[in-house]
Amino acid sequence: MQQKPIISVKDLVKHYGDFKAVKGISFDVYEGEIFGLLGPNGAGKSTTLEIIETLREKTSGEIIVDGFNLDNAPNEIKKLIGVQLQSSGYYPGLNLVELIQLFGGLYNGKVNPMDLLGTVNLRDKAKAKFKELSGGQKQRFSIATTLINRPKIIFLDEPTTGLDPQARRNLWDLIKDIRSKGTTVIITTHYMDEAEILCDRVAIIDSGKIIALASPDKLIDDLVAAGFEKPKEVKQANLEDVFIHLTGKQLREE
Ligand SMILES: Nc1ncnc2c1ncn2[C@@H]1O[C@H](COP(=O)(O)OP(=O)(O)OP(=O)(O)O)[C@@H](O)[C@H]1O
Repeated sequence: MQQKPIISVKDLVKHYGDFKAVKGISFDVYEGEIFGLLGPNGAGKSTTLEIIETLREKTSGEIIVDGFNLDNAPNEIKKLIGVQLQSSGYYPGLNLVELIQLFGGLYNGKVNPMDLLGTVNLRDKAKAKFKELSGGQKQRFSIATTLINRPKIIFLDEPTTGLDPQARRNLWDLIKDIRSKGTTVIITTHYMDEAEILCDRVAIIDSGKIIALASPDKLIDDLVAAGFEKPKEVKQANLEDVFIHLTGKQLREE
């Protein structure tokens, strides 16, 4: 089946003064996929995402999002995408329902806060303030804010950093759930297990260039075909398996 690109990036370049952070990268993101941007610190992942999100100027290159060219239709693109808001924008005096109403107002759209909180399993925290949430709950709320304007595409920058193994698994389920409803997801992560489980395809960026782009399976098969051999694992389980076995997979309302 021919996949339809919903984001098309061509020869994207970003210089910060003399420093070349992004050196001419090209990739497509297909409609309905979970696409991962992987790479070491400073590789240019956030810069690339923020340019697509219309939050940062590019130096050169072309970006098309759902048929709209970033150069002449940034406002159309803004309507199509969901971006995680900085938590500094979460007014401390407001509870989760009030925050969603406030953000909904910014988008001029009707939003049902309880439905949205239900999507991310936070209904029973409706009256809580953001600062009263656990790390996992904060991340789930942050993902809920990306969905307020019913976007076609959401951008998640390191959504599971700092979470415990259960909360991470719970967030993976949430992200898969969001995708199953038709939303395209672009995610950055430093966790390769997460990318392997979640992403349909990944681009690996290093020093501002894409050095690999394929499905995780294909990248692994290619490495093995090239003669790579992993030292044999003698243990049948790892410490994370022990942790999950002992503490359960269920979401904890910490
Ligand atoms: N506003 C800026 N001014 C100057 N240099 C910047 C600016 N923003 C980012 N950079 C530099 O551009 C490079 C790419 O940064 P970017 O944040 O895109 O990397 P990243 O891949 O997202 O890294 P990380 O995994 O650490 O989040 C880095 O060397 C960074 O120092």
